[in-house]
Amino acid sequence: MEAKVCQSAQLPARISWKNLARKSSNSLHFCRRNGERKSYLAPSLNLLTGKGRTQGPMVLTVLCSSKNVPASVLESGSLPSSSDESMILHNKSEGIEPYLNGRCIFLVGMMGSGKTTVGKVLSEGLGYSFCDCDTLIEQAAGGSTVAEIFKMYGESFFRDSETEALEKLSSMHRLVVSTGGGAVIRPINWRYMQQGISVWLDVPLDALARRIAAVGTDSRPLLEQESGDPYSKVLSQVEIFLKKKKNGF
Ligand SMILES: Nc1ncnc2c1ncn2[C@@H]1O[C@H](COP(=O)(O)OP(=O)(O)O)[C@@H](O)[C@H]1O
Ligand SMILES: O=C(O)C1=C[C@@H](OP(=O)(O)O)[C@@H](O)[C@H](O)C1
Repeated sequence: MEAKVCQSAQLPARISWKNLARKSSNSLHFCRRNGERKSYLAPSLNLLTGKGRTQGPMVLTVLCSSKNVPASVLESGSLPSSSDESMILHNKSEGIEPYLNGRCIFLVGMMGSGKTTVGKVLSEGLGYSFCDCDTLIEQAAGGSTVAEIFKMYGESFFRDSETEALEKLSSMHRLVVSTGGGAVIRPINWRYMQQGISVWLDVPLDALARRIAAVGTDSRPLLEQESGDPYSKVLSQVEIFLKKKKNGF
């Protein structure tokens, strides 16, 4: 099963079986073809389920608008032109649900790749609950924000809490989990995420920078708030993180 949605501003992104690469038993990522690199503004979501594998790949590809669509609009599904994407994602998720056997979906990807936005739409389509791993960590820390946790306790405390949260989530069912952008770094986190199906939202750097610059860096403490053009600042910082994390995906 393959679904493609291409807005006029985008080239078709055909994800074929040979573009899919297996990271581990339950994890998938795909490689963008070079020619599409510039206009391919993702997210593109591919699911290969156990059942689908015996019948050939099950691919769900949803391309979203090249504009920075506010989360509220994507979630509401009320954008008439560009985002019928959320409706298509919703509808296609319904088709995939029977193949999942209740397994959780862990969305991984860089900050700003759309894990939260896409996760909410996907969970509705699947009839799953949605869980934001960062929110779970904040609750465990008594309501402090991610930024406050970094400031008060440091990054390694945050990473330990993230691992604990993923451990808890790994024993659950029928959840779409939006992980933090750094969750892919620790191998132990992959062990937990392998209890479900992990899906990488692979979004080009310039789109990440554009999205993050548009919403600001308040909730992303790893990005230093420097003065100057927000897009360029975010772009250079996110590029460094992407290099560090690339092997994680
Ligand atoms: N597919 C998309 N197309 C355009 N903008 C998007 C898309 N997905 C998310 N966004 C926007 O990008 C920003 C970051 O999205 P978010 O879901 O918070 O990412 P993450 O959870 O991966 O950090 C939000 O402002 C959101 O509205
Ligand atoms: O990339 C990272 O290391 C992080 C990404 C953030 O999540 P998002 O990916 O939801 O922004 C959050 O977990 C924390 O600031 C660390």
